[in-house]
Amino acid sequence: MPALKIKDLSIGTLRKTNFTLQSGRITCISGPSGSGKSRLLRAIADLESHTGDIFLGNKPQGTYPAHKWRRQVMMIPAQSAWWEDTVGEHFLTPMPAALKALGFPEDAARWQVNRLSSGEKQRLALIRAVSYKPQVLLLDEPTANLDADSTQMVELWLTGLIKKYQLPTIWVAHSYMQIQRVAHLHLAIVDSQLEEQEIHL
Ligand SMILES: Nc1ncnc2c1ncn2[C@@H]1O[C@H](COP(=O)(O)OP(=O)(O)OP(=O)(O)O)[C@@H](O)[C@H]1O
Repeated sequence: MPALKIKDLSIGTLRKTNFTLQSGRITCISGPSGSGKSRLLRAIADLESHTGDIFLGNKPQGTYPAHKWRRQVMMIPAQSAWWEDTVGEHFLTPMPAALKALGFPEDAARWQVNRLSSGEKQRLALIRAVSYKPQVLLLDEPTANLDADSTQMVELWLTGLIKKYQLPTIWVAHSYMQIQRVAHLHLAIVDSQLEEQEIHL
């Protein structure tokens, strides 16, 4: 997959920032609550207006219709929205292997959405996003609602997928242990700027 380049991007309080998401590499972003991590992801996904330029390969964000950009540069928020009655109706293609990998029984695609726990919703939202075959993943605290076992399943599944399809990825994380497990690059928001941090101290 092509790299995603971010050039002079400003959004909210976050000052002009430049970085590149390389194919198959996970960039973890950390920072205090309210420092602008989610807004940065929303800007990259073209869900909020911003200044600066974003390129997928050599193509600028502005040359894509917003809905096409969002399908390729896919943001998965920590709290997901669901609109159909059953889980499977939200998937572009059936995802039996992914359901199994994330600990769901075979019939989970037929489950009613209104029965889902917050942890189930979070895992199923990841599967839904991947069913659209995105080129870039923007993961906003993908294990925020999960216990240790589910966190491990999600980390294994996501890291395998990112490597297999060479997806450039942002992974917002609060846990330093998780950053050590998954990150190739760690950027922290410090005083309204992104600063590169050591991953293994
Ligand atoms: N559309 C908006 N217009 C103005 N301010 C906003 C908007 N959306 C969010 N904010 C504010 O911008 C700041 C950053 O919000 P953001 O959700 O990006 O934080 P965050 O770093 O992801 O925090 P957390 O770790 O708590 O999720 C917050 O103070 C928030 O209230």
